[in-house]
Amino acid sequence: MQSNLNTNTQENLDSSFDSQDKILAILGAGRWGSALAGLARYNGHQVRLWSPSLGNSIEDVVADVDLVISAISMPGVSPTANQIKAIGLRENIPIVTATKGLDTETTCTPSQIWSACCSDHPIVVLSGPNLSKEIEQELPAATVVASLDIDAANIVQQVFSSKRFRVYTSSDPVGTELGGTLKNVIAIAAGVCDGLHLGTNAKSGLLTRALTEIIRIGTHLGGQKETFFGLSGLGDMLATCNSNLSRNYRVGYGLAEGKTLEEVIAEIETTAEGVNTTNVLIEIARREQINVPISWKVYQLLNNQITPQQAVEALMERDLKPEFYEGIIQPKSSDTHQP
Ligand SMILES: NC(=O)C1=CN([C@@H]2O[C@H](COP(=O)(O)OP(=O)(O)OC[C@H]3O[C@@H](n4cnc5c(N)ncnc54)[C@H](O)[C@@H]3O)[C@@H](O)[C@H]2O)C=CC1
Ligand SMILES: O=C(CO)COP(=O)(O)O
Repeated sequence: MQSNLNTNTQENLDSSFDSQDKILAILGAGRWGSALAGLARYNGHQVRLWSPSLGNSIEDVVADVDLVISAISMPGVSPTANQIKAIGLRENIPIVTATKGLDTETTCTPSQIWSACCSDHPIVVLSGPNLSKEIEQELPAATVVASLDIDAANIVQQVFSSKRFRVYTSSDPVGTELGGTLKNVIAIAAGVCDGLHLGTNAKSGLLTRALTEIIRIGTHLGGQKETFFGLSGLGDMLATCNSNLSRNYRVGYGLAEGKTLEEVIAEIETTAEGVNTTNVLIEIARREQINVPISWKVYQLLNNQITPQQAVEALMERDLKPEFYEGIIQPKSSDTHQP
């Protein structure tokens, strides 16, 4: 494997990936785990997939691998990380987390859970505008791999980079992870906006203000501001808020059409993390006193406290303020707290 990507051309990158020199364990064989497996195999790596539904042994799957990748949906992250802790991995091998969610019990991000369970291993976050269906169709896409251990991020960059998947590195795992996680809440709002046919002006206003909200939460929780303008922040928001391939977008769209949350989730079948993330985010916002007006309306909508039309009216009628302001304006209780 080459260590300095900056000096590589795309041609020699592609040829370096022909070697079948890595064995990868991918935990989670759903939409995203399967798409990541396809990208790794395209580069000549050996992939072992594990999920409870496959019924194979997680211990056998992770034995002697060079890299572990978790694409498990949020409820499975903590139990699986604890299983891996009990099994033990080869010394120093990186663990890549590709889950976009927040833990209901602890409000932690997936990388925080993996770091706590496997503190001897470098943790790398993989996140970007990566709708799995397009990746499976071999359409070009870009992503970010972020870690406090930049050598580990470089390894993961090399493993996945190809002419159809362009991988950037970052040293801001928290910001990279939160961008991909928080935009799922906004994708629900965007789906509502389109489902109600509110028009291009409304959607542009919503997404721009939502980015400000994501930055406010994300920087408060330790992410770097510029990360949220990158692929894992704005980039992923654009992908999921504008595509009915996004399940979170489809949740919002379905609610705007008058379906119940249960009906929409049943139609989607696979994971829509934004529903749980909204609930956890509001818990964090209450605890930390963060102003999250758009997420708050999504929360109320998901919890049957308001209709889509009432959410729009409430957002439009909020207190007037400058677009940009220094410091914190105290949140009104109606933005984060009380129904
Ligand atoms: N599908 C996509 O386009 C993308 C998805 N993601 C994220 O990847 C994660 C997984 O998403 P998908 O693969 O689409 O969902 P999915 O519903 O297709 O698959 C979820 C996987 O997690 C496993 N799982 C669920 N609960 C578990 C538990 N308690 N213990 C162990 N394993 C468990 C399931 O067996 C399955 O393999 C989500 O956090 C999602 O936000 C990230 C980028 C793209
Ligand atoms: O995160 C994703 C694309 O980057 C997938 O979005 P959904 O989970 O909304 O389908």
